[in-house]
Parts: sequence; structure tokens; C-alpha cells
Amino acid sequence: MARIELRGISHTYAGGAPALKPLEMVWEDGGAYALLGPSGCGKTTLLNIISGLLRPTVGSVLIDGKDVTHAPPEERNIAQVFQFPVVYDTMTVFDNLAFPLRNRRVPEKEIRQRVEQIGDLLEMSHQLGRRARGLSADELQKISLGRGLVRKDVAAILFDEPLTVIDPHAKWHLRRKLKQIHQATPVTLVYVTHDQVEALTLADRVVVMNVGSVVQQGTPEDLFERPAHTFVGHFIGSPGMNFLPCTVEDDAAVVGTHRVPLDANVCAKARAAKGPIVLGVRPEFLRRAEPEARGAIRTTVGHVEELGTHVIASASYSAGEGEQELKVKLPEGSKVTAGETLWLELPASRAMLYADGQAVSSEERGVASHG
Ligand SMILES: Nc1ncnc2c1ncn2[C@@H]1O[C@H](COP(=O)(O)OP(=O)(O)OP(=O)(O)O)[C@@H](O)[C@H]1O
Repeated sequence: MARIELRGISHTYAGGAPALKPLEMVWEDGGAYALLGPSGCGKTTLLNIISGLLRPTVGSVLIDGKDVTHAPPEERNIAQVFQFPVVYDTMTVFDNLAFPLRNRRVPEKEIRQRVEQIGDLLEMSHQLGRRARGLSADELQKISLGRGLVRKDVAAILFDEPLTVIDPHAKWHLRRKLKQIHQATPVTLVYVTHDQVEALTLADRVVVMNVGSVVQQGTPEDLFERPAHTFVGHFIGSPGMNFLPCTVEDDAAVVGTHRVPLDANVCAKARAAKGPIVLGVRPEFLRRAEPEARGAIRTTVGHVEELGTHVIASASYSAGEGEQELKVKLPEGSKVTAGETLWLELPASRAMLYADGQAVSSEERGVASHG
């Protein structure tokens, strides 16, 4: 178990643009973290810097206070599971799982106990005696996961999109298993993914990255309820947050002809900020209102998707010279049809102001925390 600190880390591959821009980060001992972001944002680069497969261009890596920036992977006591299975196909499943333990000369009796335990967790007990060759991609990747998990003495386990090759039905199950395993052995866990569901279900804290930078770090609830940046609001949620162009007048945001009363301090800061101002509201928080209801926005329904547990509708409203579109998530069974007029209530307590992409908050810093 370990506390991992990244101090002033940045990385540029030879001849390329910076893959990681300068960042500071602390991964607390025993925490479950996810690194979440679109393809190419620098997740694998960051993971490989922690494991020692890559040396950062600038900055240092500390594990439990010790500077390991120049230490090779084997000296860092870190297990890493990659996107594709790394399995010896001539060996049995048992021997594959035992490999990291035999390398460390763990007594055979202990190896048997631990491998059987991991085999049980991964529901592979019945396959321990068979050769890996011929197993399905799912099964091979389960062995890879097992090899990452088998040592109890590792400082941290790093997962680089390990469920990509797994069948969608099995994914849910394996995610739950990984969470259980982490709860049973509180090792520091860093999990790279571009899948928000994976990140939000597995991790206690999620680090959202975009174009080589950390945009926000927080609990799944923070990211959903209080996105620090429009990128996070858009990236987290399905569909993502609505961003409605607005002006700020006195103590309210004005969206089209609609006024949303907001904190006076937030409004003052937004007026003083540079760049375009938008009002962010999640599709889940918009409520259907009675026709002509006071304070409701009049919209016209566009596309409607019935998704079993809920309905998602796109709707447009008059915004000055043109039309602006938003999305609304309505409860299961809601009757809405394309072309109808839909009145929507926009609760002020669920709305956030963004200036030039950054959340404007009433805190001293003026912008919501994203460190
Ligand atoms: N070995 C390399 N040489 C040059 N450029 C690289 C190398 N590896 C990654 N890059 C570049 O660095 C940037 C970050 O890549 P990285 O693989 O860390 O992103 P990622 O978020 O893990 O993406 P993905 O989800 O697709 O794996 C990208 O622009 C990528 O093209």
C-alpha cells in the first residue's frame, strides 16, 4: 500500500506536442482512483510515469515519500494490468496466476492458497488446471486481472482500460468483482478508462483529464452535481449537461426571456469575468411544468427517445435572434411527442454559471474547486 505523489510532472514525447501539461497530484494510500478522459488526453502516459515504464520529461514521482523518478518498474513494487491480456498460453491458469508470486519466492503453500482465492474471486476455480491456450479473450483478460491482484504486498495496482476486450455482459460483473477485491484488500488502485460508468462505479475519486491536463478531481457526486468546467459537465452524464447562453443582470441569469435568480455574489463574479457566460443545468434537473407556469421556459419538442427507464427529449426555445436546443430527461412513461409545446421549470438551486468554460462559484477563488 502506498501514497503516490506527482510533483510538477509533465511529459513530451520526442518530436510531439506536450502529452501531459504540468500537474501536481496526490494519490492517497488505499484510495480507488479513476483517470477518466477521451482518447489521447494523456491517461496512459500518466499511468506509465507512475509505474516507471516512462520517465517524465519534467518533475518527480514519490512513493511513500521516496523519490522513485529514476527507479525502474521492478523497484517500484507496482502491479500493472494492460488493455490486452498478457498471459503465457503454454502455462496453466494456475501457473499464470502463481507467476508473480513464484518470482518473489513466496512459499508454495501460500501460493496455492492465494491463487485459489483469486481463482474463486474471478470464478475461474474450475479452470485452474487447464492451459491458457484456447481460452476466450474474456477469460485471458481475467487471468491478467488475477495476476495484477494476486500479490498482497504491492504498493499499488494500475489498470489501463482492462475491461475493453471483455464482453459487455461480463463487464458489469467484473467491475463489481474489482470493487469487492479493492474493499477486501485496500491497496492504492488507479484505473484508467474513457468510460464514465466504469470510472464512477469503481472509484472513490475520479480525475477527469482533457488534452494533457487535469480538469477536475472529485467524488462521482462532485463531478455530477458541481462540474468545475463545462468539459466535465459535458463529458459526465448521459446526455451531458445543457449549457445555455445567457446574460447576467442584477442577481439573475437571463436565458432567452427567462430569468433564473442566482446567488448575488456569483452573479457579480460572472459579470466581472472574461469570456462567454453560459448557464449549466443537467437534463435530469429540468422539470415539466404546467402550461404558462410562472418562471417556466416555453419549448418545442424535437426528437424523443424512449429508453425504458426514462425518456430523453430534445427541445428548443427562443433565444434572442435564434433558437437554442436543450435536452431534458423525463420519468419513464412520460408522454411527449415531437412538435408539441413543453413548459420546463429550471430550478435555480440546480443551475451553475460558467464563464469562459470555468464554473463561477461564491467561493473566494471565484471558480469552483478543480484541484
Ligand atoms: N510513444 C509515443 N510517442 C509519441 N507520442 C505518443 C506516444 N504515446 C502517446 N503519444 C501521444 O501522447 C498523447 C497522449 O497519449 P496517451 O496514450 O497517454 O493518451 P490516452 O488518454 O491514454 O489515450 P487512449 O485512451 O487512446 O489510450 C497522444 O497525443 C498520443 O498520440
